[in-house]
Amino acid sequence: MEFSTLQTIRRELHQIPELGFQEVKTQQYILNTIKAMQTDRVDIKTWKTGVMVRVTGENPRKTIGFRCDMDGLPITEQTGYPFQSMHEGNMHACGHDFHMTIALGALKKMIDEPINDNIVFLFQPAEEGPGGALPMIQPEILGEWKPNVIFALHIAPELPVGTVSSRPGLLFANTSELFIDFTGKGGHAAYPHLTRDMGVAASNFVVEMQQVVSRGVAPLESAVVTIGKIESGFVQNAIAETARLEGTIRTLEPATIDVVKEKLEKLMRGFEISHECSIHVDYGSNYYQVYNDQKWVDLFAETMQRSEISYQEANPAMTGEDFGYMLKEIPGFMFWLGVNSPYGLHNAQLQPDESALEAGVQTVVDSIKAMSA
Ligand SMILES: CC(=O)N[C@@H](CCC[C@H](N)C(=O)O)C(=O)O
Repeated sequence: MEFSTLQTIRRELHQIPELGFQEVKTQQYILNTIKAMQTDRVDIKTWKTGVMVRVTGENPRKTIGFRCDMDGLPITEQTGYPFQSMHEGNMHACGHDFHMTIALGALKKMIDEPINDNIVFLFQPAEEGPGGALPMIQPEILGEWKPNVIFALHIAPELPVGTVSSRPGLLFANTSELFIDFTGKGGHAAYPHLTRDMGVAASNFVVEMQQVVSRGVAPLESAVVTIGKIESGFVQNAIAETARLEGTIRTLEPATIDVVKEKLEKLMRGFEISHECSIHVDYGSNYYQVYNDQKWVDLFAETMQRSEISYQEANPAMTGEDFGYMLKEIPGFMFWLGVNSPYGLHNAQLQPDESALEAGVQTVVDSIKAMSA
């Protein structure tokens, strides 16, 4: 695919960001694009809002999988792009528009330049939540299309274009969403002593919970607890009866998540007594760590060293990815693709450099060919 075609696809996808399992227009866009490339060797299946495409190889001995994610985030875009999101309040702020475009570019190339092995492209919904990877790889969905090896990429705003990065072992953290609901007693702003103010309880909780990591988790283990959203109250002169905190827990070890949850729950019980309220916690979706297979990362690094792309060893990151569930089941790896944006992932001004699209397609195609060799 020409750069201009990749750019058009990216921009058109960028305009229609949809949240997890609502990717209806995105699915249709992907299906239309693939149908325009249709040859006898391509089969397409859909699952919920996802798309699965198999390119049959000329003399297949195995199936190589490439997965990309499809959903956007509930963030109001502030890039000022002329092709800004048309879905008010939603944005492709995690680069999934890039991931899908690169997958489509690589798919076209693999149709035009057949290899011996089968290739399966998985366009997976709901990576940001509630998680599409685990249900998508169930035998009743994938069936005989299950890959023998699988890989995926994620854009890296802090890396220059033309650079990729990965590592054997742990690349991304274990995650759990965190939703905490406080219920007390509301009332007039002038009579606080007659109420149980959940604005105050939740605010204190956000401050106190910082000590769960600093004092509850062993210093050589790593954890993050972040509250990304706080909701409470309706009007300036009434005391809020309820409050809701929404956040996420991240750890490098799967077991540390349970330590953090136990400490948070103890803190909640204490807050119920001291603030005379009830507190309910829901852990939403939980993602397993992204753990890369040494053999496939080594092959990837060697392949990149023979190309114009520069390979760097990555550090583990506290980002999460439900691709971890695919890697738990199927050997493979994930890598970062440099896109050189001054604003990071999940930022309303994320502006990845589109010249990384061609580098992304080339990297995926070279990797598929190397895995098949
Ligand atoms: C790469 C990336 O940014 N992934 C997301 C995954 C979110 C998982 C879940 N909704 C959670 O917040 O725990 C991330 O925020 O790391």
